[in-house]
Amino acid sequence: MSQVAEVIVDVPTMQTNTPYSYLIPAALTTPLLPGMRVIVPFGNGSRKVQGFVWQVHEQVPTTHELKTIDSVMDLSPVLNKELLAMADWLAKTTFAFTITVLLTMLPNALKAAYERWATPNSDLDPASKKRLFGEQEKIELTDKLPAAQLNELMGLYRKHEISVTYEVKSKGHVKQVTMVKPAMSVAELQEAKQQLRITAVKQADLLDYLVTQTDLISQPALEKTLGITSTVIKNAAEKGWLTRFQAEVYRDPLSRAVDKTRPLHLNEAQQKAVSAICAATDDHEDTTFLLEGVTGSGKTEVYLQAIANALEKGQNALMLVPEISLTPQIVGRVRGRFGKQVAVLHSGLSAGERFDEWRRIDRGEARVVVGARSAVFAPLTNIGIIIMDEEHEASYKQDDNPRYHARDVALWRSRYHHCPVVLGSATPSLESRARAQKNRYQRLLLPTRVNQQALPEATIVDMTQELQKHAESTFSSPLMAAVNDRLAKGEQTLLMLNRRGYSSFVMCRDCGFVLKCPNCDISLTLHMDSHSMKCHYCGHEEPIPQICPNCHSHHIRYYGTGTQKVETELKQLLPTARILRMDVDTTRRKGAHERLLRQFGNHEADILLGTQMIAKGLDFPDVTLVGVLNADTALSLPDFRSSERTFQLLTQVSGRAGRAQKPGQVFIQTYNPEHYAIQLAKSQDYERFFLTEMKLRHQGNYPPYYFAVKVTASDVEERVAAAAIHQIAAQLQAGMSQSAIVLGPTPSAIARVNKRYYYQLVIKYKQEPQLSALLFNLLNQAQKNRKGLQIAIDNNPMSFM
Ligand SMILES: Nc1ncnc2c1ncn2[C@@H]1O[C@H](COP(=O)(O)OP(=O)(O)OP(=O)(O)O)[C@@H](O)[C@H]1O
Ligand SMILES: [Zn+2]
Ligand SMILES: [Zn+2]
Repeated sequence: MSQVAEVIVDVPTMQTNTPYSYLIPAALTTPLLPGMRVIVPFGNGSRKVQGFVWQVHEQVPTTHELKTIDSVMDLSPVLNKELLAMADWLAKTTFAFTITVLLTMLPNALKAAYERWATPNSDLDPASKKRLFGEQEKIELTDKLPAAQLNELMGLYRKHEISVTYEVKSKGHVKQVTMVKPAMSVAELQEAKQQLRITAVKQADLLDYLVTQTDLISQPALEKTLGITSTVIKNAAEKGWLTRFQAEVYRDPLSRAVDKTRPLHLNEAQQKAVSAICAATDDHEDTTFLLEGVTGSGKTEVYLQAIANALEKGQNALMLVPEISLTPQIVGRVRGRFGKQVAVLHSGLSAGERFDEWRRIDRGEARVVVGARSAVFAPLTNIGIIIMDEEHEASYKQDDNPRYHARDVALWRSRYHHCPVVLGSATPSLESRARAQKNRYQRLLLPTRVNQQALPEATIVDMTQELQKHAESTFSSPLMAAVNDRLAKGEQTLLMLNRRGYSSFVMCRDCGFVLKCPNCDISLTLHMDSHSMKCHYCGHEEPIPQICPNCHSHHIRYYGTGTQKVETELKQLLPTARILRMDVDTTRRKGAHERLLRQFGNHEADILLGTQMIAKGLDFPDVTLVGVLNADTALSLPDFRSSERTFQLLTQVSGRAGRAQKPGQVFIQTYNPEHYAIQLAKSQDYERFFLTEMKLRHQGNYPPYYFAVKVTASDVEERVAAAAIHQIAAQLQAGMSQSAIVLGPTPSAIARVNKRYYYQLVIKYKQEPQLSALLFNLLNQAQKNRKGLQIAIDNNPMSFM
């Protein structure tokens, strides 16, 4: 009896969590294993798609005929047993399709590239054939072909005069290089040298080199070392002196060398934390630790020593950091300690670099993985410790399918590997802190700074009063006085402009017209560098208007304060100060972020002006002043987490000041000086914030007291989206208990994005055993019913907006 493979196929419009059955070709020489990629025929006709083998079993009699697997793309599985089990769990808990989860776990290089090729049929007239195909047997159908040619080909396809076939290719390319090694014995090589003409200097050099060669060397490196051309090496190969062969090399994303560091002598609190974590690693306990340490308390050193312990015990380590490209300092520290054993995974890598780092992990060559959100899927085996730095960061949650939180995946892996997880933060998320309260997590405290200094002293500046004193300025007088003081002392300043929920836009002073995106319900943002107006949601771009499109007035004004505008103002106020600006515009190019931080670290600037990206992780000893230009832009967002976000951001950025010998100072400019999030950030009182906020969450029936699910329906037609969400609301309500609370349905905060209308509802509940099945039902229905309508389900959403 033949074998059958259950395959999860990659067909975007036909998603289901049920695998399809395929016969395994008898001619297959290596066994087919779960986790291998295959190419299978799908649907009618010649369509080929990529799929992942989910299970293999003996054929059972069926009524319908099974198709056969076309070909196998891998010699060994790209997804191991753990990752397959994880995919199954993740699909169920995030209401995603298994294929979406599998594709999220793998580097892009392992995803399929689909190609369409046209071949002439026998009844295609020779003239057309010659014109369209020339001497070629087939041509690839891409959007690069001229539209007229493409149209003609599609017409012929409909008349069956040409055929179209699909090919599936793996995108990943292994980088190869030519290596050189001696092919003769020392005596033979020396003999060859004797035979040389006296003028053949280069050849003599090469023979000398080959006689003493110990390590393998690549041909380009050899040419460079000896200053010879490739012809010399080619001739040498022909004479049989050396052989050349292809070897695989890794693209190294970390071009800069990092200084080696040694473990620091720990203080008492650090020592206690490290001991507890190491004991859990050694005893194979899946304990979750919440490492709560004030800013500058030396959490990183705790992580590094816990990782070192795992490595000593022969185990591997996974360390997650938020948006790694934003925290090059952290990566440098891990590499400084563990060198080449470290692999780095983040979105700033090219596809090739990412693929190579992934393979180094897969082959067990890298034993420490540092990476952003998706690194939680690294194919690391035998994990002895998992660390999640800045565990409260929103970027750990993916806001697209599958809508997973890296923390949940980390906890799942900890149970799988029987190893501890360390969640570290100066401002833990309310969820994690609440779990520690209930002893589900074990709390570890680093209550003081390593330098024995107090946390920086913070001053709240009431901007409503400042406005009355002097005309519109981004900078209050106390903050300016402090900046001037630092300039005089040669110390450094960080200035943060909070951009969340905020943008610079264009408004007509005569009629109040605001330029909006034609595709989305949101105003366009002014970008001075490209001299254009851009939509941050769909990418729409248009010129800056000179006259009002509505009333033709010339009184167009720019509102809001972008970093560029602040920089200009700052330069006018402080003509001698050296200012670096860090925002999306100045960090777009690869490595730009790192370069700016290096310049600042080298004292090439006095002031670093930036967006939220300067709030986290930076550790510069000479920064003694932090200024927050606008503390409250996030407070005005209608969301249950807005206070938490504001408190976290202010505490984090304040913590950048006074981290070494000199004391730090912080100024927080705000229009809400009495707000508890701002007051408690001033005193850096996390405990009081936690208790205050928990009380409010309790009163409002919000997480962590309630679970929440957000359901969104979107369609190009507004009434379709609205009707769908109302129907969903009715359907869910019928299946849930009385105690569940439904917010909405309402239009989403941004009701139209990219020409689609969004409607949503949020369910808050304590216990609803039926809910999961109800939601999956919705998803499957939506899949079947309408092409345009999309349903998105966000379990434990980061915001209700
Ligand atoms: N035991 C120690 N002895 C001396 N210096 C230390 C020790 N532990 C940490 N440090 C130093 O103290 C500084 C602050 O540590 P680190 O950056 O790890 O703090 P953190 O808790 O991660 O802070 P944040 O949350 O603000 O990023 C670093 O420069 C680090 O090298
Ligand atoms: Zn106008
Ligand atoms: Zn738009």
